[in-house]
Amino acid sequence: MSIQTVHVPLGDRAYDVVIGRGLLAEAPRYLAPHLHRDRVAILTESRVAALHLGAVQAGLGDIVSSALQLAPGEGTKNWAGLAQSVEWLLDEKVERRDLVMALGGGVIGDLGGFAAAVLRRGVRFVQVPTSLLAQVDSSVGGKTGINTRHGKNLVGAFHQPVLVLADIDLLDTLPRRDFLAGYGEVVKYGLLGDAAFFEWLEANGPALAAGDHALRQYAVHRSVQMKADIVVRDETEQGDRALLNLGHTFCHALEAATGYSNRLLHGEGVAIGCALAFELSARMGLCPQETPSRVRAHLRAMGMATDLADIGGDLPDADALITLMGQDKKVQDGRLRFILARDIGAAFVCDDVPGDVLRAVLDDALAARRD
Ligand SMILES: NC(=O)c1ccc[n+]([C@@H]2O[C@H](COP(=O)([O-])OP(=O)(O)OC[C@H]3O[C@@H](n4cnc5c(N)ncnc54)[C@H](O)[C@@H]3O)[C@@H](O)[C@H]2O)c1
Ligand SMILES: O=C(O)C(=O)C[C@@H](O)[C@H](O)[C@H](O)COP(=O)(O)O
Ligand SMILES: [Zn+2]
Repeated sequence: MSIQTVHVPLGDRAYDVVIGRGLLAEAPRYLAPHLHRDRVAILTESRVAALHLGAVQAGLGDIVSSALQLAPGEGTKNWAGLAQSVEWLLDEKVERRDLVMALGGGVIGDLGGFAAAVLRRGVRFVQVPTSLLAQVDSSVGGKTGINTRHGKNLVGAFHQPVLVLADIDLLDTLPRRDFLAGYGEVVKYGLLGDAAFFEWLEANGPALAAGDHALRQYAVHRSVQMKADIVVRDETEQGDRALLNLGHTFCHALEAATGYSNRLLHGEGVAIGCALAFELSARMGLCPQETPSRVRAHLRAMGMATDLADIGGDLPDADALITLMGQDKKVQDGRLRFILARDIGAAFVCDDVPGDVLRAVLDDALAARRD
């Protein structure tokens, strides 16, 4: 499959998402229009660096690069990780017209993008997403930020990259657990707005996960195209962009409850959150009663977590989870808002979810952990 480009037309913040194999060997060609001098500061983490930093730096040819290797994992996406990144960029004397490269999964993309956003009040950055999740979702759309003790992504900025290079070959080294977590966000696109894509995933998901490059590229391209279309309509989430948050009110509360740890990866929380959002939709009589089972069946067929019962260790009770949801950025006038669905591919924003139905969905899901 040849190289594909999704253009994100955001006026003076427009950029291309380039998707394909072997892209990093060609990096100077893609970077050239964005360079004022032949220099790039790379923010990455040690796991990705051990596998790919050498090849990335070699591929840069005459472009001089230096790199900061942060600790891998969600635990780095916080104030300390931000301070470390920004101080290093200042040590490196990165100037306003220079380019920062975020080389890694969603953690590095979100953190590196935010560091670039606040450095000297805004330096341009390029996303080089190395995980499936980052290629289909986090590298596109300009949401950058960090977690705080109050919750997920609560401090951040909209800061669009100037370029995204999604090299499909990088996914070959991704551990299966991380690949499937990223697949949670891929399924989300089908569920929120494209029933035909969900059907395609039901048919092709297993081969895609097994390593088929053409199928992977199709899924990345379709996801990025869907995300770009939504972001262009509503860059700063005043309305429609919230659809991309399907499953996330549940997910973010669960990530907070599990301490942003290996117990629950973001994409795993998204898959469980999507299943719960469809359950809630069915209980409110908004979508057919059999739809939540179909959603779960596909996730199960892929070997993914679908229920609270799949999360190891203790979880807080329903009331405590609902309290955690109170910090969600979609909250308006103190009311929770959820992304619910009338069917697969037909999501919408709902601000009148009855508290007792929400509590019942969570109580039942928590009770199933004890069975
Ligand atoms: N900004 C957005 O729009 C957006 C969208 C979705 C998710 N996110 C954020 O993204 C983060 C999750 O991203 P993630 O799942 O990529 O997590 P991650 O960055 O922690 O990467 C997942 C794991 O895969 C490893 N890894 C990454 N690329 C690899 C490769 N090519 N080969 C081998 N190992 C590799 C990492 O070391 C890590 O252990 C969360 O913080 C989430 O909130 C942001
Ligand atoms: O890009 C968006 O908009 C999304 O909601 C994509 C989500 O997958 C992503 O996890 C995002 O970071 C969540 O946004 P938040 O505003 O709820 O923190
Ligand atoms: Zn997400």
